[in-house]
Amino acid sequence: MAQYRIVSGSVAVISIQNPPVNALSAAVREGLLLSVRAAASDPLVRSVVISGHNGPFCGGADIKEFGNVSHLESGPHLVEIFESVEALAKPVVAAIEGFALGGGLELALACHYRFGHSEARVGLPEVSLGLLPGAGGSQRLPRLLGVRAALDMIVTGRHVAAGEALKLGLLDRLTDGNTVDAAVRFAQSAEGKPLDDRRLGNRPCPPLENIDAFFEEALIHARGRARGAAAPLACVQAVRGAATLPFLKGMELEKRLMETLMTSGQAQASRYCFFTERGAARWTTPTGARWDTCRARPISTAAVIGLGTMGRGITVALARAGLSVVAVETQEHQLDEAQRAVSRMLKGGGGVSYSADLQAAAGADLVVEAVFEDMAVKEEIFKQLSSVCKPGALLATNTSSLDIDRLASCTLRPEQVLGLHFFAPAHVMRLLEVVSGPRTSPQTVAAAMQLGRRMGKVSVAVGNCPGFVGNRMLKPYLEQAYFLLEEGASPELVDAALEEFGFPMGVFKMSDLSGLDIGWRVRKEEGLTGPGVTADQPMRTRRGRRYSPLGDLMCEEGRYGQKTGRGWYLYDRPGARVARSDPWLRSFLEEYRERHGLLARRIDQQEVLERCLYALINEGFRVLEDGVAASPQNIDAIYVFGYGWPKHRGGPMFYAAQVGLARVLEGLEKYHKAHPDSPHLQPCSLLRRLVASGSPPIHKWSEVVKGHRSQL
Ligand SMILES: CCCCCCC/C=C/C(=O)SCCNC(=O)CCNC(=O)[C@H](O)C(C)(C)COP(=O)(O)OP(=O)(O)OC[C@H]1O[C@@H](n2cnc3c(N)ncnc32)[C@H](O)[C@@H]1OP(=O)(O)O
Repeated sequence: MAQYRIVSGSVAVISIQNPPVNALSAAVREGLLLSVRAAASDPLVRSVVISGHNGPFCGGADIKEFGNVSHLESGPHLVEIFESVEALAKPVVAAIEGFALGGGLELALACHYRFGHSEARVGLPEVSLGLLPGAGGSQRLPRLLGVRAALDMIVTGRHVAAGEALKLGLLDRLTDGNTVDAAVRFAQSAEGKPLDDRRLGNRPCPPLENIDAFFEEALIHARGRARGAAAPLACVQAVRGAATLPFLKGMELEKRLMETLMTSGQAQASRYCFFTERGAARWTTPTGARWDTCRARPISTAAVIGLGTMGRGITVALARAGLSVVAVETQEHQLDEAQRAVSRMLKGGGGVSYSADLQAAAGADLVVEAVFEDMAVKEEIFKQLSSVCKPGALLATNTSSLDIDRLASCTLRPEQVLGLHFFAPAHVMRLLEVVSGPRTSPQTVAAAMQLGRRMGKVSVAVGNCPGFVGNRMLKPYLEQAYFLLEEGASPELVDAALEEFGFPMGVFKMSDLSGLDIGWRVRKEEGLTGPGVTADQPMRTRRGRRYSPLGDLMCEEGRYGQKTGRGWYLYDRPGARVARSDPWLRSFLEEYRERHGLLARRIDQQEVLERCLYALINEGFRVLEDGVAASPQNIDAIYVFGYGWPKHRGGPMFYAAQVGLARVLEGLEKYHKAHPDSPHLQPCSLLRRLVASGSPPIHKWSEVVKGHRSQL
């Protein structure tokens, strides 16, 4: 797991060998320590180069070992190995190709010199795993870069490109050629030179003025951005230790903080998200097709139909992935405006051509329809595309809730029709729901999943149902939020509870941002409001269930959210972002309650969280039961990467497991008893069966789901 060879007569080259990312598993740690000792004791060896085998230097500690204390504790500890590297009396050079991340960069920091390939990147991303750089990184990096730059890297976890790393002083030299060869030549030139100053553990941290004030401010800043995550705050504390304590004392502090984080539920949740993101690529379909048995036809040209906000973002995402894109908009004035907007986003043309004619889509391998949410309009477009497009071209819709099967049946190629549900802004948001109907072919799904990866998306294969997975689960969440307003809560109270939980934005601020009119249009299509509803129908009941018309009433008042400057909050002007409480809304809610004989009661944050989140989770279990999502991990990936669910809470299904399924069930039963007219609060049978079978861990839920009719 660590190759050892002598080159040029005096240089020991130690190569970490653990594909695909050369993670520091127990076997690698063992091999590394043995190699370092061999180099130390061999009188012929006068310098050492450490590199990664077959490309990448090192992706850090082996994350798979983190969940298992016995794995973590077997083999030598990273801190011990890095101490031996730093203490070596012969110059040690890190030869960094690909990436040096986490423990990989910490290893490089223990070396006396760092050589990088010009395309390499380095970083300490432990914070996104709910951890801190716990193998000396929090102590050595500030000593090398100074507190400011080190704190920024450690708290954000960002990857730093080689050029920037050179400027920061993190890398000593760059090469465009063979990194190991260059490092070997350099190591030889350093043989016999003094090393004391090269050992970062020996150096003091560069001084910083007003150190206490600096760290107080850093802590406030980190707390503001952390949304309840503990790791960023621990990172600040550890760097403060580097700035104020001798090295060994700082290392003790790092260890204490790391031990607390490592065993926390937050680290467990963040780790789960890491594997969930990657697991989504291993998709399955009901026909038995799988990611590893299905060949995807390559897609190199695409057409986007409709250049509103979504269409523009999709065009940019496809062009950035290297596709040649034709962007089609039949409204001439919108076409000009879209062309300017897309060029701005792409900073130039970027392989995009424009047309007002649907015929321009004829040669595309993939067409993405992104016109507004109107079934009749979409049906007409799919009919035309079916005859215009070349045989074999995939026809996708970006609908967020409409029926894919209905669109497929308008074409002569239903097996090539699918949903590509992008999230706004489409060129920024990581999530892509790849929606297949019963007739969508496995090759179509494979091609879409592969394209998603090229666009840098977390693509999740889901089945077809109203709202697919994400929006289907959002509906009960929103509904409970409206009900809470009726019962006495304010938008501020509901939003504060959800933001404290870790969402970047509460539900009402989110509605204002996305526009209240979107849901209004969908409810009109569904016949829940608008002209189809007769005057004799009770206002707060639809189809025998409780219904809140609050959102409809807001829209009737012209309050669409940020775009109109008024929604659940007040904004300085249309399009402004800063939400302020609106006295009008308070009177509006009071009048509404009075009109409907509703008595406002005191609602606390716990009830807000339980009502909103348990209703959403309950729908997640229904999604699993119906087979619309293949696994709870897929649902969690959708929520973390598309809906702002905090990573340190793992996703809704992981959260349910962490809270305890029995407790979630009990909560739902309690609230359903209090609100029997709200079926979303009625615990679903899968949740009951899981609790009855002893609440198995999340990776075993599929065994209980089995036997159910599944679309996936
Ligand atoms: C008290 C105890 C003290 C312990 C001290 C420990 C101190 C050190 C801590 C750490 O180092 S934590 C780890 C820090 N490193 C990272 O966070 C990097 C994570 N990896 C990535 O960001 C990416 O994988 C990559 C390295 C940039 C490569 O990206 P790429 O897109 O090329 O490949 P992926 O699909 O992401 O990954 C391929 C494959 O490899 C698995 N994997 C990646 N990194 C690790 C890792 N560090 N450990 C174990 N496995 C890793 C990944 O899951 C993929 O596998 P599959 O899912 O396909 O099976």
